[in-house]
Formats: sequence, C-alpha cells, structure tokens
Amino acid sequence: MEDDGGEKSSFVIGLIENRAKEVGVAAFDLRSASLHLSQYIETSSSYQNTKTLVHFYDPMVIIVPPNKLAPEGMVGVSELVDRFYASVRKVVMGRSCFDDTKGAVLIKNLAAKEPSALGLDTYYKQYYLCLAAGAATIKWIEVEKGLIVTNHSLLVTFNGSFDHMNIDATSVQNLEIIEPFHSTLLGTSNKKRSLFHMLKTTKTIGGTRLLRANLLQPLKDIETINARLDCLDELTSNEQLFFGLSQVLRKFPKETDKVLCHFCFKPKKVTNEVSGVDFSRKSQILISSVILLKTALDALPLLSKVLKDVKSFLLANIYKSVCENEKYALIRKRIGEVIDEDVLHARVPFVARTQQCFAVKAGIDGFLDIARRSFCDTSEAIHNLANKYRQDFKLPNLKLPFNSRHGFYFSIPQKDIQGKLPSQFIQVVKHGNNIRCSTLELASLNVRNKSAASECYTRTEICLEALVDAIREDISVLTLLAEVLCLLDMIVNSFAHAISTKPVDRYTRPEFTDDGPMAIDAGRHPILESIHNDFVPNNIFLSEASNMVIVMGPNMSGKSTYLQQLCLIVILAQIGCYIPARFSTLRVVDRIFTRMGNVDNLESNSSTFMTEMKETAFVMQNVSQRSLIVMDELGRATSSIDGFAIAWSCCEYLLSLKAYTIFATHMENLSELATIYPNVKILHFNVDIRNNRLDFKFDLKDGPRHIPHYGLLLAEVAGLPSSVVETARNITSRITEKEVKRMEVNCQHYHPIQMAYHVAQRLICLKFSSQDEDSIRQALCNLKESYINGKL
Ligand SMILES: Nc1ncnc2c1ncn2[C@@H]1O[C@H](COP(=O)(O)OP(=O)(O)OP(=O)(O)O)[C@@H](O)[C@H]1O
Repeated sequence: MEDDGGEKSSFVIGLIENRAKEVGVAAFDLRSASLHLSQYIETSSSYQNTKTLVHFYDPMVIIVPPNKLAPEGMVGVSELVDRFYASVRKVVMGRSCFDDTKGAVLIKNLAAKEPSALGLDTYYKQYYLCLAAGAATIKWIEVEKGLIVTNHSLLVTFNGSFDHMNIDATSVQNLEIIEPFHSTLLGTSNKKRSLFHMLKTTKTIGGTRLLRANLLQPLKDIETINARLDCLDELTSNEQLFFGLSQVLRKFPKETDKVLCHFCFKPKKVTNEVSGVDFSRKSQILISSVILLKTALDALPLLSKVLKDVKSFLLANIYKSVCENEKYALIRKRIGEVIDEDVLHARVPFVARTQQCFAVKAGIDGFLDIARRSFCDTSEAIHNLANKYRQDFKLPNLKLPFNSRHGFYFSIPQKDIQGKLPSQFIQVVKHGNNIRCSTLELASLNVRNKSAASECYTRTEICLEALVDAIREDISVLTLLAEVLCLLDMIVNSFAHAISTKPVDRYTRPEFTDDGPMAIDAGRHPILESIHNDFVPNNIFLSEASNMVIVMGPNMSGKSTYLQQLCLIVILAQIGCYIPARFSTLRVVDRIFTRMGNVDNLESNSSTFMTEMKETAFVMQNVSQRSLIVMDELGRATSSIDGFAIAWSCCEYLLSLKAYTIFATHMENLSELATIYPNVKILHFNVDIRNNRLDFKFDLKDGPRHIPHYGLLLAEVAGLPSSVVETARNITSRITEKEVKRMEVNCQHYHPIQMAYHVAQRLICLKFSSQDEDSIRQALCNLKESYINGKL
C-alpha cells in the first residue's frame, strides 16, 4: 500500500461491457479496503452512466479489456478511457482476467459480510459483468501492488450508485457541484466557489472524500436523511455538544480511516533480496499503522464522554456501537502489551521515524535493541557533524532538516555564504533563499542511519506479528470506527459548521414527504448569496397537479441562477444538511437532469445544437417519475421555428410524466402551454424598464410578461456601437410589421381540419392527465375559447 499522504485518488476501477450495452464496474478503494460493484445498461452512446461513475470514483488506475467487444454504435470502454481520461493510467488486461466465476469466488472469500447478507447468490446470475471486473481489479492489485487482501475483511457493496440519487457527469459540471466553471466561461469573479468548496471544512481526508461522494450521489432513503437532520438539530441546539465533538475529533489522527486498510492488506511475502528495501518500507507502514491505531483508540474515551447523553438516533447509535463496544478496549490492551505507552503518532518525518523505531517496548527483542542503539548513535553523529560544520565554517544558521526520501541534509541561508561554499559540500541546490547541500560524511552517516532504521522496522514487524494478526480478526470494528469518524467529520465539521457560521435561521431543516409537493419558501443560492449581499430569495412550488414551471424573463434576469439554486438546495437536503430557505417541504428525488448549455462540449465532433439534442435525448431516455429536470433555454441553438417546435414538444413529453420540470426560456409563445395544460405554471422574473434601461429585481412573479426588445436594450448596455443598435432596431420593427400581417393571413387560412386535429390531440392529453375535475373543466374552457378565437 503506498502512502499517499494527500488527497490523491485511491481507487482502482475495472470496467467491462457486453454487446447488449451493459457495463460492469468494480471500484476498489485501496484506502478504505472496500469494493463497490455496479452493473447497468448504458443507455447513451456517450457513456453518460459510466462517465458519472468514473467521475464519482476519480480513479488512479482504470483496468479495461482489449477493445474488441464494443457494442454496436459505441466506442467501447477502452476507447472511452483514452478519449476522456487520458490523464488516468489505463491498464489493458486480457479477457481471461475478467472471469466472473473467479470474481464471485474471490468476493465470497474476501467480503467481510456473509454472501447471503450481500445478496451475492441472486446477484451472481444477473450481474456477472461487475464480478468479472472485480476479478480483474483484485488480480491487478495483487500483482502490481503486491498486496493480498485478507479473507473476510473487504467491505463489498453492490449497486452502490443505485441506492443514491443519480446526477450525471454533465449535470455535475452544470451545477458546479465539485468545481466552479472557469471564471472566463461565465464572466463571474474568481470568488465563485463550488458547493464542495463551500462545505469543505472537514478536517480529515476521509471526511472530505465522504462529503464529495455524498454531493455526487446524495441519499435517497428518507430515514437516513432524517437521521442526519435530527443529528444536526441536536448539534445546532446544543452548543456544548457541537464544540465538544469538534474538539474531540481533532484528537483522532487525520489518517485514521487509512489505518484500517493496512490491516486488511497483507503484504506479499518477499523472497528475493532486491525487494528487501521495499519490505522494510512496508514494515514501516505497518508499524506506523499500529501507532496510529493506538493514538485513535486513546482518543475514544474522550468521544464517549462527549456523546454520553446524546438524544438523536444517529449519535446515540454511534455511542452504542462504538463507545460501548468492548472490543476497542481489548485491542488497546493488546497494543499496550507490546507498544510503549509514550509512543505517539507523529507527522514530522524524523520524529515519526524515531517513534516507529522505538515503538516496541525495550527488552522484548535483543536484536531490536542493538539496532536501536546503532540508530541512536548515527543520529547523534549526524547532529554532531552539523555542530562541527557550524563552528568550522562559521555557519551559525546551518540547519539540519530531514525528509523521508533523502534523509538528513543541510540548509544554509544564501546570505550567510560569502563567496563559494567550501569544497566539502556537495549536491548543492538553490531552494528559495536557502542553499541545500550535503557532504560525503553526511551521506555515509545517512546510509548507516537508514539501514539501522530499516533493521529496527524489520525486527519490530516480527515483534508485532501476533498483535497484528489479532487486530486483523477484529477488522470489522476498525472499519466501523473509520466510517464513524468520517461521518462525524462531515456532519460536525462541515454541515453543522456551515450552519453555525450563518446568522440564525438562515439555514433551515427541510421536511420530507413521501409523495408530496416540492415547496421552497424564500430559497437562496447557497454560493451566490455569500457573494451578493442583497441576494433576492425566491419560492418554488411543484406538485403532481402542477409539475412543470416555465420561467421567463430577459437575459440577466436570474433564470439560470434560479435553476441552479433549486438543484443545489435539493442536493443539500438529500445529503442530510439544512438548506438556505425560510421553509421547505420536499419529496425525494431519484435523479437530477440538467440541460444548461454552459459546459464545454467534451465530444469535439458535436456542434452546440447536437450536444443540446444529445443531452435532451439522454434526459428523455432516463427520466423517471421521481426525477427533477431543469432545462435552460432548450432549442435556442437552431432556427427559431425548429427550436420552438422542439421546446414545445419536449415540454409536452415531460408533461406526460410525473417528473418535476423547470424550464427557463426566452420563447414567449411557450407560455401558451399553460392555456392547454393545467399542470403548467408560468412565472417570470420581474424587471423594470426606465429610460430604456432594464432594472433587474430578481424576484419571481406569476404569469408571463412581455418586455419588448430587451435584447436590443442589453446589447446597447454591453457597448455595441449605437449605429449597429439603431440598424438592429429598424430591422426588428420591419420584421414585427411583417409578422403581424402574416399572422392575420394565416389566421384566415387556418384549415378547420387542422383545428379539429389539435382539439382532438389536446382532449386526448387531458384524458390521460391526472388532474382534478376543476382543473380539467378549466382547461376545457380555455380550449374552447382558443378554438373560438382561432388561436389553436
Ligand atoms: N436572486 C438573485 N439575487 C441577486 N442577484 C442575482 C439573483 N439571480 C441572479 N443574480 C445575478 O444576476 C446575474 C445573471 O443571472 P443569470 O445568469 O441567472 O441570468 P439569466 O436570466 O439566466 O441570463 P441569460 O438568459 O442571459 O442566460 C448572476 O450572475 C447573478 O450575479
């Protein structure tokens, strides 16, 4: 296991597909020793589902089979990786490595849970592809990383992403969930952040990862969401608990979640001598894991103290399953039998090395004690050497830093060196205002010091063998501890922290109902509200009887912001966080679809319009009754007639579903939909026109509103030469005149059969709509009036 130390990805994923457009994914997290399997039908030729998952796992390695079995019309997963994930290491493994039978056996043996509890028996027949991907992935980890997964230690989940809300990769970009748009794309200031950046006040890497995973795949289970919200209620109403928990969490080492995987993976036995050095590195990692575990277990009683009288289910459950679990005390006791009480987890490299060398109690192993003496002697000799140079060469500010790769080296401020450095100093490198260098003597002492440390590690590992085996037997409690710490980090340091830094009642608890409406009172954009002090809140109401809202308004009036705001609020609510609104009732959303058209086109051979159509097709093919769809200016990228026709027919299609749709548009004629369909509501953004200037109010009003030639007004404000604007104005008035005449003629010649056809079509739509009687009666009246006035 490599020590990644930072936020580098720890996922290795295997991808495989069959000719029926099914894709199997196995995502192995080396950090938490967990394997997540998913299998699904890839409905879009651009691999939207797969991209979403790859984006979610953000892997360091992608394993694929040779590109021979790509389904018709698809590029194949191997090619997909080349095109979109060129920076990720791609490994092609033979088909024989993708063996589903082997995968099933492996997973049965390695999974911490019983196969029946995993549902493996039924899963096996249906989802063979992800098992095949799992076999290849585990094989690669064994061969390339030299790690063997301990039996019954792996956390395995099936269908991971399908238990959660699904947000496709394009929508993740559109909504700026993880990354904000490049400032030049939107013309916004650099201050704009993503939702992830806003909430990233977590203190551990595991907590940050959990937050990212939650934002990309929010929860769908109301019970879990409410459990988190109850926990937030308790944290926000009990300051002592909130501050107590934040302080206690700091006592746990930041890398606690990593401890677990070092016990899950057994390093392969190294037989040849060349690998000896590597072996010592692995021993070192194991020792540091034991020390880290000891430090974490020492902090556990503090957590118990803080959680003693908690009320909310989630915290009480943590208290019961972790704080009252005697296994932790037993593990701690066993560690205490071998490990010195004073040894602590340290982050400073040399301190960490010393702690690791002295981890095991003195007197347990004679060879270890000798190696330690040699380690101390060489360390002392290095420090004496530095003192000698300080005096001999009059370099009082000579420093002796250490890093794990190079060992000790000298650092001397440039200003202290008059002329040239004495010839003893070698490997001279400038580094800022300092010179870094070494000497032959130091290099030789470094080698001896390192070799003494290696000997200490190897001997220590032998002393720790029995202890580590005993810890491995209780791996599940360590998994639990790691999970709990990540969850607490996210809820306390991110969610509760975000709420506590806002004025009281700015963020409120969302209510969830099973099949109710989506009503948000005075909702605000979670990120923009901190940039605009005078951000204007707005409402939304969607229900089965009114499942489409069409939002109109001139450019810059706030339409896109409103769409993004709604989605971000829903995501926040479904990760179990409070939301920026006065009040809200929500129903659980299973997928969010967005068509916003402000993302760079990833498929270089598609025009803006093609991209728009592909995205819309993807929505249509995947939408369910529980989805939330936001469409911004659909149909603007082609001729106005075709664009309008497409926008209209898309609306009609979406209306026939029970999904909630919000549609922002400049096409005023789309408001006609409301006269035919009672479940369409028209809203517009309020704008005042004074002295030919638009004054944006950003508040939503009922009904449509016609603002003549706002495009021209805005073009003038943007600085288009006045002669150009004047010409445009003349052209507009001529077009308008012609249009009026044409409409009059058209009305006269409108064929009665066409009228009858439209009436019939709308009557059929009404028949299948689930509206109440009053609404249907009203819609029939509107239809009749339109027919009489010839406006159909
Ligand atoms: N509710 C609001 N309160 C305050 N400022 C807002 C609000 N909504 C939007 N804005 C500001 O107005 C700017 C323009 O908003 P937005 O891009 O949403 O307009 P739009 O109607 O979608 O424009 P276009 O039709 O040209 O895409 C935003 O960058 C934001 O700074």
